[in-house]
Parts: sequence; structure tokens; C-alpha cells
Amino acid sequence: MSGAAAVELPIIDLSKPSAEVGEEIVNAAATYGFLYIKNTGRDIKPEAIERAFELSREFFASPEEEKAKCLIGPENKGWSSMHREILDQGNQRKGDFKEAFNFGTFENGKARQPLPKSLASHESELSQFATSCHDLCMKVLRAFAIGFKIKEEDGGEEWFSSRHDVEKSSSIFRMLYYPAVPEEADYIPDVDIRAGAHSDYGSITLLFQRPGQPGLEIKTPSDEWASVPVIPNGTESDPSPPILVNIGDLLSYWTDGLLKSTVHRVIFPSDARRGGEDRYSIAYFLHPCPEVNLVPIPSEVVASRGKGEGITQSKRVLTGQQHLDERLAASYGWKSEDKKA
Ligand SMILES: O=C(O)CCC(=O)C(=O)O
Ligand SMILES: [Fe+2]
Repeated sequence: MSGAAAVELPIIDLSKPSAEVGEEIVNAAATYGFLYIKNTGRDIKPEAIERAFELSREFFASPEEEKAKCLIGPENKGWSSMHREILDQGNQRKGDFKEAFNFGTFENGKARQPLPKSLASHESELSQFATSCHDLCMKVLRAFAIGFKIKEEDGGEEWFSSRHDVEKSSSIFRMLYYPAVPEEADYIPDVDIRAGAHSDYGSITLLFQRPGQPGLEIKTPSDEWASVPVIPNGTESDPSPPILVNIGDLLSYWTDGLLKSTVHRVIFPSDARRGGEDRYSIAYFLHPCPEVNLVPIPSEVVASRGKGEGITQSKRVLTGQQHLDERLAASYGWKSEDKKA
């Protein structure tokens, strides 16, 4: 894959929410579907991010038999998963060059799924990290509600956040590992990809990337691929790189296409020899509570700027779960009992 030009995404500072910040974040999400949240360490501490990556590295380095015990499958109701899509050899090219581990929501600090040995002893740390991701997502949703000028009597700032819950939502915390492709592997530089083009399904996604491990690309408003810098201009001396936020299909539907669910992918670095180096990332996919009705947002902003590409096209009120099921069925023919995404 050839390296695309870098996109300059807005960097939003949520430390002092205001009408201006609300407008800024709505415009960023309406234009690009992706934006950065300035990370000064107040919401999620740099050490906590470091630690989460450390645990991820330990897990992915653990023996294949260990990882194989938690493969996604109907037998474990999709709670857990070592999701390996690498094709070893051969000339059939499908799937991404990546591994991932998905956690469902935690309950009282405990995972609801069997965890592999290397992660089981860190359950409470992992749960805390997922909770801090959820809390930051709520801040983002509050900023959208401010930007949408939702009236106090209609639910105000909490309109979205009250429809999401740290335990009851269908949110997924995912650790991702894109291994360097070994010399002898059957790897075709301009064809193979680390994560194929897709959009995310839920409300919003938080994405943590590592300095020196680029690869994320998004489709720009002019429909071209552009790379997303890990450390954008002006954040070089922040305690931690800014956290990427992107809009998922559900929130785009809910806002009638005003907020964009942007297609993105992860490519191999073009300047690295062959398959490059290992890349790690962490994503938190926020979903609403499954039974939440996706009713029109009481907002003049959404009514006047919506694109007529979502909720106004629907003949019935979908729940969060039904929306997810439809997306899964469209992508894979899966039902939600088979797999969480
Ligand atoms: O690893 C990344 O940077 C992106 C991952 C991603 O887009 C996903 O898992 O949905
Ligand atoms: Fe994604």
C-alpha cells in the first residue's frame, strides 16, 4: 500500500465544555467523522494507557495454545475472542493481517467471559481502563448534546449519556495486534492490508495508537485515502498522544447522517521493509444499552442539518440491539448471539 498524504483533523479540548466546544465537535464529526481529543492526562492517565498496551503485548506474546482457548465462536456466546485472521501461506487472499481480543462489558470489575491466563490476573486493572474509556465517551456525548442544543426539559446534556451504561451497554473494549510479517511469508506489499476498509457499528469509538506505529487511514470528504498521524501538529509535548474519536454507524443513523461514520483501514507502513514492524492499538467501541429506542433527537440542529440518510428513512423505531443486528447481518450474515463486534 502506498502512503497517503496526512489529514489534519481538529483537536478538541474537552476540559472546559461550552457551546463553542459543542459546535466545534459537531462540525468536526460532521465533516470528517474523526477527531482528536486532547489528552492532557486528566481523563485517562498516560500511565494507564501505557499499562494497557503492556498487558496487550503480554497477551499477544503468550503461547498460541493459550490464545486459541479463547477463540470467538458460538460456544462462548461471542463474549470472548482471540480473533485471528492471518492466512499463513497459500495464494488465497482474504482476511486481515491482525489479531484482536474483545472484552464485553465488565460487571463489578469482573469480566463476564473466561479470560486467558495472562489477562486473568489483571482483571480489575482492565475493568478500570474500560470504565475510564466509557467515562471519556460520556464527556464526548455530552459535548455533542451541547452542540445539538438539546433543551434541558428534553434531557439536555445527558440526552445521549443517559442511554448508555458502563455495564449494560453492548460496548466492546478491544486490544489489537498487527504482527510484522516474517520474511518468508507470502506477503504482497500493495495488496495485503492490516485491517480492511470498514466503518464501526456503534455510537462512537475511542482509538489509542502508539508513537512510531502509524498505519490508520480514513476516507476524506473528497473521497481519498489520507493517513491519520499518531501525534498531530501541536501535540508533541502533550503527556500522551491525543485520543482519536470516530463516529459509528449507529450515531450516524441516529443523527440522520449529520455525523459521519467514516470508512477507515490500517495499512502496512510503506517505508518499512516488507511487512514492517509490530503495531498495537486499543479501541473502545461504545454502544447504547441494547433496549434503547433510537427515537429522533430533540434538536433543531439535527433537524436542520441532518442529511435524510438515517432515522428519517426508517419506517419503524429500532432499538440499539436491532440496529446492531442489522449491521452484523449486512456485513457477515451473523446474528448478535454469534458474535459481538
Ligand atoms: O488499529 C487501528 O488503528 C484501527 C482499528 C479499527 O479500526 C477497528 O478495530 O475497528
Ligand atoms: Fe474501526
